[in-house]
Amino acid sequence: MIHARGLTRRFKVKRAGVEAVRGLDLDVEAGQLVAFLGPNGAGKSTSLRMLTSLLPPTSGTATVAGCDIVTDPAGVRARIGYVGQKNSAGENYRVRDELVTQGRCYGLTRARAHRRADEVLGLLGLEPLADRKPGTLSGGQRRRLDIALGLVHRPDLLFLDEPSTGLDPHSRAEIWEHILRLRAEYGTTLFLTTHYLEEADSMAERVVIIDNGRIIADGTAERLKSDLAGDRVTVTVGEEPDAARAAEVAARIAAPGGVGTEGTTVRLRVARAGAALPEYLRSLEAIGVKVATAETARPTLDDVFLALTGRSLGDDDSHSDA
Ligand SMILES: Nc1ncnc2c1ncn2[C@@H]1O[C@H](COP(=O)(O)OP(=O)(O)OP(=O)(O)O)[C@@H](O)[C@H]1O
Repeated sequence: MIHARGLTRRFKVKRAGVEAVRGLDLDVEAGQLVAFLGPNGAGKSTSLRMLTSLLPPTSGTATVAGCDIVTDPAGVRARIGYVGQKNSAGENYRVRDELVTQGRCYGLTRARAHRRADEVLGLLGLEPLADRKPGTLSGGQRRRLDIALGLVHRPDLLFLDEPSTGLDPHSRAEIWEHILRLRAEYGTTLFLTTHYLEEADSMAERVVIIDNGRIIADGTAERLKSDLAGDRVTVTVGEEPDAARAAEVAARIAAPGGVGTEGTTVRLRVARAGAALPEYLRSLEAIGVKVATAETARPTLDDVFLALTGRSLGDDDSHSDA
């Protein structure tokens, strides 16, 4: 559904050049749900804009839904839906009319545009709001309308740029319910960016992480976490000198560079906490270090990013709940 090779985009800012996307290689098969993650400025939107044919690449090639993004942008646009970060509906017409107008823009006949408007209203649970004006909708309802607008022409592939950002947890869950339904019932391929790492982790079957314009990780969330981050073990000991001794022991069982201490707390990254913790506790007991508390945690996608870059995706304000 998406095949990109060496996709690159440079921008000129004053005299300097910014390489926003550097040699993106990507293959997405039909029916996949892919979450595209990365810190602010990583190149997500620029990639999306190139793949949706809104921005020409500086170099590289891509076909999207079978059409070349450079030589057949109209073909791409007819076959994909794109839901950007900003609201797409106007304020003057009612919800159903907005959808009909959108369908007409895509070349549907009047009758077909009406039929499709009713179908997407049903699909996104918007029927009770069909006669309201977009300006009177809540944030979550408005976002569902944006998605409905992206679906009127029945695309096989839908790009969503941060579909749940800024919504309350209930509305976010609702948006996801509809996204997952779309995929289950229609097999729509979904390619979305999100700042909410736990959403990407639990909902997407594939996670692609971009940093500084390059893809640095690509796989299932489980795979990335176990291959790249490992479990976390946190142990607190009675006194600070014991923490230093506990850290020395930890260095023997942890992943390279995977030990940190802070006061009386020692943190380790290990492949499997279930096996590593009992061994660690036995070793500490053998050298007379008294352990006050011991906890284990599965890694997050942020741990994956941290392991790969030494930075946290959460360092960025806009990723506050990541
Ligand atoms: N039109 C432009 N002119 C100049 N530089 C640009 C332009 N668009 C993007 N950039 C730069 O390209 C880089 C990538 O930006 P992009 O918007 O693709 O990142 P992003 O990952 O989508 O970030 P965010 O999460 O903040 O939306 C940034 O350094 C940005 O400043």
